[in-house]
Amino acid sequence: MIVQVVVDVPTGGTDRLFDYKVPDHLQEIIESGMRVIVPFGPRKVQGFVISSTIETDIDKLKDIDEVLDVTPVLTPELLELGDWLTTSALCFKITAYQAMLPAALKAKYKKEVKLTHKECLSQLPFELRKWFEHRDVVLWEEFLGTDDKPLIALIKKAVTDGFLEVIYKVNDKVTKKMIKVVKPISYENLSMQLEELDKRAQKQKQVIEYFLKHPNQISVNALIELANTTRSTLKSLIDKGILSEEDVEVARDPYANRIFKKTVPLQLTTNQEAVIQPIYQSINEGRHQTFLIHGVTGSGKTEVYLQSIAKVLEEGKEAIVLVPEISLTPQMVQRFKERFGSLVAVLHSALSTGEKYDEWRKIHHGRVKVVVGARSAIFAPFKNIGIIIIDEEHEATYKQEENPRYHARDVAIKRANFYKCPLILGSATPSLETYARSKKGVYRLLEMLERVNDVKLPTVEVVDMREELKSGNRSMFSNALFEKLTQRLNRGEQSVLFLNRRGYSTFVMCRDCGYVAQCPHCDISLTYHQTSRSLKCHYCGHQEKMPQKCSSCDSEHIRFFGSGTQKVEEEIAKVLPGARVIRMDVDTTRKKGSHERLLTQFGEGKADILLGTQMIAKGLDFPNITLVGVLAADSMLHLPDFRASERTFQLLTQVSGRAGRHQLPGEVVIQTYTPEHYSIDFVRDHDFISFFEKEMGIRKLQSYPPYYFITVIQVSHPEITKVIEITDKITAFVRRSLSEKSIVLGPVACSIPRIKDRYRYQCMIKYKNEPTLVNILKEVIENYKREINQGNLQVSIDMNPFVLM
Ligand SMILES: Nc1ncnc2c1ncn2[C@@H]1O[C@H](COP(=O)(O)OP(=O)(O)OP(=O)(O)O)[C@@H](O)[C@H]1O
Ligand SMILES: [Zn+2]
Ligand SMILES: [Zn+2]
Repeated sequence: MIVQVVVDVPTGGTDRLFDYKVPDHLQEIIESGMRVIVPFGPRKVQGFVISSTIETDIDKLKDIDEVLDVTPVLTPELLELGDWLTTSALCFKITAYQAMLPAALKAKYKKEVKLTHKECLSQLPFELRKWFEHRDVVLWEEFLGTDDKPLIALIKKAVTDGFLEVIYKVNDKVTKKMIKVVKPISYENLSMQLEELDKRAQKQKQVIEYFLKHPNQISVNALIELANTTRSTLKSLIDKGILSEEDVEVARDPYANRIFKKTVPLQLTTNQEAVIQPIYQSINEGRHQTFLIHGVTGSGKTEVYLQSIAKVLEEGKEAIVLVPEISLTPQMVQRFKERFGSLVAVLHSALSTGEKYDEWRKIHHGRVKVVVGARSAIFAPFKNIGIIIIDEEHEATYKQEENPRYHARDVAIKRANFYKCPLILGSATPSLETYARSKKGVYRLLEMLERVNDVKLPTVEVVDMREELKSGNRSMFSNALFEKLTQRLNRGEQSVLFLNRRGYSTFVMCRDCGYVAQCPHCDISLTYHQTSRSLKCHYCGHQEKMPQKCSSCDSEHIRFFGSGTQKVEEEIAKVLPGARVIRMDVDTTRKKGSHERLLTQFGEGKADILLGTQMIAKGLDFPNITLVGVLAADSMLHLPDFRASERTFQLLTQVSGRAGRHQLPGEVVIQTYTPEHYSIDFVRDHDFISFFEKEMGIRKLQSYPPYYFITVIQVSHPEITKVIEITDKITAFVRRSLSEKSIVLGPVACSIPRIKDRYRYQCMIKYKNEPTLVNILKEVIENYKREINQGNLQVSIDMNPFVLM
């Protein structure tokens, strides 16, 4: 037997199938979709078996070295999907397949063969039984060490029968997660020890008082937060023999120790009922259809998702739910876990390699039926998908900005088509592309334009900050916002303050000469980080000390500017001294679990104001939030991206949607320097349709999506003359090769013209119908293959760019 293998050597020349011979002892085992080790030139590399044949026209074939799997990791459907990805996302085959698998399967990890259950021992064939007589786990290598090759075939059979399991030992440091916990050495002595402490040791007393109220061990980090204390205080108490500290292991399943209260399906509202019927119908008829649920914030979309999934599970099928990384909040996950319990796997980037692998394995083995996850969960290896749901379908995170540059929506359509099942796109602010398609009837539009239970959408007030300044208010809060915040504090209601960080980070500027600290390797300003008092480049990681003097004019008046969340927090402390604030941004949520902890605290009413960036814009559903304040609505409006207005409208609508979702009515204050801009103006009336029409007019005028498709070719090189020369040639070639109806722009410098000392130029193609485009682009890559492989030149092609930089 001969198999065709895609090898893990991602270069142009190797992006094809290679033939290998299958040695006798592997003939019975090998299947398409398995990973193998094959000799490739002088090396041994990993590869995927794609297909098999009996004939070949090559006379001297090398043997497959080893099989890495006993059951395929890629199903025939996924193999085909990968093939499709290589053209639709213009990537190498190996890159496509690897994108579908958890990282644990990419590297070579040790494998173990494990007895599924003690009682399975007697079921094993004699040859295998002796291996497991005295232990449950045998290293794969031990089997390979014997000459007894047929063993592997026996293992494979036992795995198929469910008696054995093959598991990868992922040796990442986080496999076993350890945390430090502290507890009093003796609870009985605590009160006495409190008495004995020096009067001045207030901080230490506070900790002991905490333990008197909560007599349990607690993680050091949580204690520092909850008892408002420091590491050094704890250390003193440990040194005095009052507390003890130890390392304990925490479970790898982030939700393992949580008990989820089972929820039952809610009685659907008339609107929800009207929306779910066509979905049920598509499920019943086993017919693929893409639906767009355009549902305002709080209209009950999630309940529609849950009941659609329930229906699919009844049919014995599986469900994939995609949510944007940022809103993969504990609250969101909880709603699925509460309804479907342990049938749910969760996949997101915050999991360690080991945890991701664990979740993937549950899906692969069919132990779960629902996966809730970020973008890459779209590749979940289910074999009988009954529904795919993409929540907040307009979110840019569904587009992967590195190879393979796929959009999860396109992959979803492809898979839903294969499984003949419905795909549901949901959003309060659908992307222009999707809404346009639903208006043309390509997708079926389902509307939920009112909130559940007659709850009203919040009233929105837009405040012109220029006027505020004119009238002498120099604070970052307008009078209106300040007044409403005070009101909330008096009434004991909660507020959300939103600060868009993108395009609005803190930079360092000289007040005398206007010099802005720049990264020496990238054409972008450095960002100030308070905690380390340093300047950092977000593109290349370059870091330097906060300068004392301006490097341009020597002035000492060099300060950081821009209003980061920390600065807002300080301002609140000044003007609303009584307010309790929880700040949520990249700095306060870096540690795992802190996101969840902060939200829980806010939900329990432990703070009056939740202050944060993008990560608080969506998904939050807290009854006591009655005010949302947007501090600087325009910060995203002026980014050099044709989707800037659309993003602004979407984001403002989403944050506004956090207010007044239950009994109490909500209010929103949007502060801006451009109140007349339509993307801010239409938020006032929650008027998506008018926004859509206005924005479509502009896109048409400028030949942008959804009227045109765009493809961007970006070229980078350490020498600027080279970059310009090559981009120029590419642009000319593309222009020559395409029809006259297409628009080819360039060469122009990218909006960040230099990153990591590489100059960047681009060519943009706008087109409606160019069947040969993929081939033309492949030719471009082929032409420069040699220079690309040598490493100086990079050419990246994005056939549907989402973030233009
Ligand atoms: N049929 C129903 N009966 C009673 N309450 C409901 C029903 N459907 C949804 N709700 C409640 O209404 C609130 C809003 O619903 P949900 O969060 O599902 O809306 P959503 O459209 O997903 O919102 P968003 O897009 O803003 O996240 C929730 O508190 C939910 O529990
Ligand atoms: Zn200066
Ligand atoms: Zn840099």
